[in-house]
Formats: sequence, structure tokens, C-alpha cells
Amino acid sequence: MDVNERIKAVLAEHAIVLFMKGTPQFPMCGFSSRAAQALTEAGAQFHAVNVLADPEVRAALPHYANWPTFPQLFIQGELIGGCDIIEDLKASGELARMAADVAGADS
Ligand SMILES: N[C@@H](CCC(=O)N[C@@H](CS)C(=O)NCC(=O)O)C(=O)O
Ligand code: FES
Repeated sequence: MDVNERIKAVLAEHAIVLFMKGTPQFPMCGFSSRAAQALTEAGAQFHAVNVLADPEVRAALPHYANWPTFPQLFIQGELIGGCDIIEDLKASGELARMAADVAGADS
């Protein structure tokens, strides 16, 4: 499977995917830490991909949905954005609504 197929497969398998540096338990960057924290506070069940452990995905993902940085949040295969957008959506309550909409799907 090439790297774009691997990205597609993880997005098909999990309703909410956060590509981040490190893991939610051990984030390796403040932006990734804040993104994972906001998702957790919004009650989202999400699948995290540590791009530092997968250099191929780290190199390919910025081109995949044309977003240059990490973290990157996808919901049902669609790019939502990075840390700033995730925190804005959390603050407005929209993130919790989006998470509730996909709840029940495998995270
Ligand atoms: N304002 C961005 C901050 C994210 C950011 O600047 N990330 C940088 C530093 S972690 C990045 O991913 N750089 C490219 C790279 O490290 O591959 C957001 O909202 O997500
Ligand atoms: S790893 Fe340095 S700012 Fe994210």
C-alpha cells in the first residue's frame, strides 16, 4: 500500500482522526497537545496517528489535503484543520456537536 492509500485507509477506518506529533498521553509538541486536549474536553472519541513515528505519513500528509502543518484533524475523511481551528470549534461548542454527530462510529 502506498502512503496515500495508507492515509485513506486510516481515514476510512476511523470517524475522527488526529494526526499529531507524539500521542495524546505523551504529546511531543504544544500544538498537538492542545489539539488532543480540546478533542478530549469536547468528548470526542478519536484515533491518533503519531506522525513522528511514521516519516512517510509526515512527509505526505501536508500534500494530501493541502494543509502544511501538524496537528491535522479529519472528521469522516474531511480535513477540519489544525490546532487553532480545533480550539475555536471547541470554544463555540461546535466540536462537541461534531463529535456527538459521529458518536457510535468506531473511533
Ligand atoms: N497554527 C498552527 C500551528 C501548527 C504548526 O505551526 N505546526 C508546525 C510546528 S509543530 C508544523 O507542523 N510544522 C511542519 C512540520 O513539523 O512538519 C495550527 O493551528 O495548527
Ligand atoms: S514541534 Fe516545534 S512547534 Fe511543534
